[in-house]
Amino acid sequence: MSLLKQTTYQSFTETTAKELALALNLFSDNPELSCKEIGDGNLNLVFHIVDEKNGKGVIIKQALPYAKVVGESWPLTLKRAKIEADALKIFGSIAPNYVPEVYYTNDVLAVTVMEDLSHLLIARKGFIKGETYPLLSQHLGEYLARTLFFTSDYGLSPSVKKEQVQQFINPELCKITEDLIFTDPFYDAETNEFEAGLRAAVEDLWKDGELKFHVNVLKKSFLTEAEVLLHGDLHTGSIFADNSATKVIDPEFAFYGPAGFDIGQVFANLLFQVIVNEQNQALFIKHLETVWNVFEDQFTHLWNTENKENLAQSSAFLHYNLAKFFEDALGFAGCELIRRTIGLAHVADLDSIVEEQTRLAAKRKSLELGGILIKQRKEIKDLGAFIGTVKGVL
Ligand SMILES: Nc1ncnc2c1ncn2[C@@H]1O[C@H](COP(=O)(O)OP(=O)(O)O)[C@@H](O)[C@H]1O
Ligand SMILES: CSC[C@H]1O[C@H](OP(=O)(O)O)[C@H](O)[C@@H]1O
Repeated sequence: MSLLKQTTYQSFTETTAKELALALNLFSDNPELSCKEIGDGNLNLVFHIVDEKNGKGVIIKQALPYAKVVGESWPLTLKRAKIEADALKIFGSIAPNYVPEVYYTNDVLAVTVMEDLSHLLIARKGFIKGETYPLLSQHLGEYLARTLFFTSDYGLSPSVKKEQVQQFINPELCKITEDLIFTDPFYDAETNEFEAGLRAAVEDLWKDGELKFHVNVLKKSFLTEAEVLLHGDLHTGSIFADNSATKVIDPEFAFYGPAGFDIGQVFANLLFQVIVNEQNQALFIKHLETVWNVFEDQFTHLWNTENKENLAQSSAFLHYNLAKFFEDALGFAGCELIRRTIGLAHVADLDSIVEEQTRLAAKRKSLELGGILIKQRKEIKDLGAFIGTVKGVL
C-alpha cells in the first residue's frame, strides 16, 4: 500500500523515507535520491533526502513513539508531530522569513516534510566554531514580536485565540519542561547530570529556599498563564543561521503559555556564549540587547497598529505588558541556565570546553547568574540593569 494511504504508524528507515519523498513528487522527473538520517536532537528522526542530479533537498521529520535520547522506556505521544506541523504553519504565516516552509504533513505517520535548510548551520554549532551571525538578534527580535503579538488576545480575537489554546493542548511535552526545567534541577532528582566538581554549588542551590520559592512562582506562570502561542523550546539548537538568514525550527513543545518563556530561552542560550566566548563576549552582549530592543520596538508597533482590543490601546497598559514579559523572561532565562548546566539535557556551549577548570568555572557562572536572574528579576527593571547584572558575574 502507498505510504500516503497508510492507516497505521510505522517508523521510517532511510529506504521508506525515500519512498515517501518519491510518492510525494517533490522532485523533478527521475530523481536520483539519496537519504541519510541526520537527527541529532533528543526526540525525533530527521531524514535528509537529496536529488543527486541537482542537489535539491527536502527534510522528512518523524516522531518516534518514545523519546529517542532515552529509548522505548520513555514513551512519548506521536501527537507532538501534529503540534509541531501546526505550529510551523501558524508561525510561518505570521513570520514567513523566519520559518521553514512545510510541504506535507501526515498525522498517522507523525511526519512533517519541510524545506531543507542545510545551506544554513545550527546557530549553537556555528557559535562554537566562532561565528557570530550579525543579523541573528534583529531577526529573533522580529520573530518574537510577531509570533507573540499575533497569537495573543490582542492580535487574534479572544474567541479564535481560545480555539488555538485548545488546538495546542500539549500535556506530555509540557510535562517534560515542567520536570526538566522547573523541578528536577532544584532537588536531587535521578534525571540530573553534573560533574563532581560542581557538587558543592549544586547542593547550595538545593538548600536555597528563596530560590525554590521563586522557581515555584515561575513554574506556576508556565502552568497557568495562556498568554500567547509559544515555540516552547527556543534554544540555539532550534535556530538555523548564516550571516544573512535566520530560521526557527522544532516547535513540538508549542502551547499557550507566558510570553516571557520564549524570550527567556533566547536570552539564556545567548548568555551561554556571553559566558564562554571571551573573544566575542561584547558581540553576544550586543545580541542580547538587540533581541530585546527589536522585540520591544516591533511589539509596540504591532500593539499600536494591529490591536483587536480598543480598550487595550493605552501606552500604560502596553508598558505594563512589556515590563511583565521582561521580568518573566529574566526568571525563565535563569531556569534555563541552571537546567542546561546540571539537568538532563545539557548544551555543547558548556560541555565542549575541554579544559576542566575552565569548564567548571563557566558552569559555576551559569549557575550563579541563573540564581540571580530568578531571585532578582523584579529588581532588574531594564536592559541596562540586566546587562550590568550579567557583567557582575563574568
Ligand atoms: N529543515 C531542516 N533542514 C535541515 N536540517 C534540519 C531541518 N530540521 C532539522 N534538521 C536537522 O536535524 C536536527 C534535529 O532536528 P530537530 O528538529 O532539532 O529534532 P528534535 O526534535 O529531535 O530535537 C537539527 O539539529 C538539524 O541538524
Ligand atoms: C528528553 S527531552 C530533553 C530536552 O530536549 C528537547 O530539546 P530538543 O528536542 O531540541 O533536543 C527539550 O529542550 C527538552 O527539554
